[in-house]
Amino acid sequence: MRISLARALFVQPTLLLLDEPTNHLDLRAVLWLEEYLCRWKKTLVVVSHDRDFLNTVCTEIIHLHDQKLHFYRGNFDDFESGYEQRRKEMNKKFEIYDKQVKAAKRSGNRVQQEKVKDRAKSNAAKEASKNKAKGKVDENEPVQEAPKKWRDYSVEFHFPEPTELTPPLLQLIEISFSYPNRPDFRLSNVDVGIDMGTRVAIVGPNGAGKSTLLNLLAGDLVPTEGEVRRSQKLRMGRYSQHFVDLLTMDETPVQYLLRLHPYQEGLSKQEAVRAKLGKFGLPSHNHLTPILKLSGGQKARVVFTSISMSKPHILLLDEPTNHLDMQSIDALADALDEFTGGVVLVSHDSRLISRVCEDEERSQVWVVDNGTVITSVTSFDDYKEELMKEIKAEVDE
Ligand SMILES: Nc1ncnc2c1ncn2[C@@H]1O[C@H](COP(=O)(O)OP(=O)(O)OP(=O)(O)O)[C@@H](O)[C@H]1O
Repeated sequence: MRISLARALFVQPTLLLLDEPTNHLDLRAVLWLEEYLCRWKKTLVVVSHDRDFLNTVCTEIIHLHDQKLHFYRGNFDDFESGYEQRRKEMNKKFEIYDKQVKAAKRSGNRVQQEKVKDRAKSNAAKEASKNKAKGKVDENEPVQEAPKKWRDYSVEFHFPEPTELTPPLLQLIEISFSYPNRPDFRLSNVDVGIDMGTRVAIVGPNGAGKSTLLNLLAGDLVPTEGEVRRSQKLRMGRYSQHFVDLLTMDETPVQYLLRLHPYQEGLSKQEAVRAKLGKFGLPSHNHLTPILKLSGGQKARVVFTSISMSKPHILLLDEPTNHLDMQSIDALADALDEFTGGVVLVSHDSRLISRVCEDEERSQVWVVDNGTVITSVTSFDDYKEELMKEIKAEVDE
């Protein structure tokens, strides 16, 4: 990702097109790119689900809704308030129109019914031309269309309340680790712990060892030195691209989840699983299609549903936002907020980290760098501020 970005920026194009540029960058690189693009004088068109990135870099937002493009001036926050206002207005218009149509239908008068429809279309046309004259940006607003109900997409993530366990849940005590075939990489003097309610953001440059640290916490890697203490009844929910790739591709999401979690309450196990998949945002027509045919984001939802069904005490999440849209990232942040177990998060999405580490009392930032893990950083905001100072100086040069 860094190489292709560097190539794109190096040629100084008049039009720069970026598709999800932050996905495989570390936080520092994302902040550097934001700073660089803020000073970019030429045109930039970017597709991204990173809210902070869009807020910092963009001056206009194009939203694809109901198979049409809608234009908004301003950054992402401006878009959100504009969108909300528009949604309310459209739904109000629809309610009035719907009432009139129903009343005309009840009267049985066909001419009256057509009149209501024609009047709605002509009002829409008038409004569109008025907006155009005022220079309002949404020039693609369909004309001559009767009001429609605003179709909103909603998704709700939820991780169940974990059973109580006596602390400590998980501790790495003075551990060291190196891969057998990689004498150039080593993590040493790592001394960290997680309990119920703990919120940890793991940050650090690409290749520093963040995923390695998560694998050590999960027990997939065994330290070469030091001690691991793990509560016997501890259940961990893990998310990473690796787990998405491990899904059994010829099974349907329902078959997959029922095989992993056969004990379901309710009359129909299948319906119970489908209800959960639906909440995690997987459309119902995808519940019974082979996983192979699902998109990356849809597969991610199957993994999240499975994590939730395993009732974990600790969530270990490695770059969970890469395949999620913005509503789902917000839904994930809400779910992590209400989750009473421990959360360990590796992410380059500063908004998600800020939300997870909102409560400074129970939050920690672990910086993986130079072969060790630094836990003395006071807060994510402080860490980000320090990074920003360095980056600004770099970009100034
Ligand atoms: N299975 C493995 N065998 C050998 N070396 C590995 C293995 N997995 C990772 N590494 C190496 O260990 C180092 C740390 O990798 P790791 O994936 O933990 O870093 P990271 O901080 O998560 O990186 P990124 O931000 O790019 O995801 C890298 O140099 C990587 O090449």
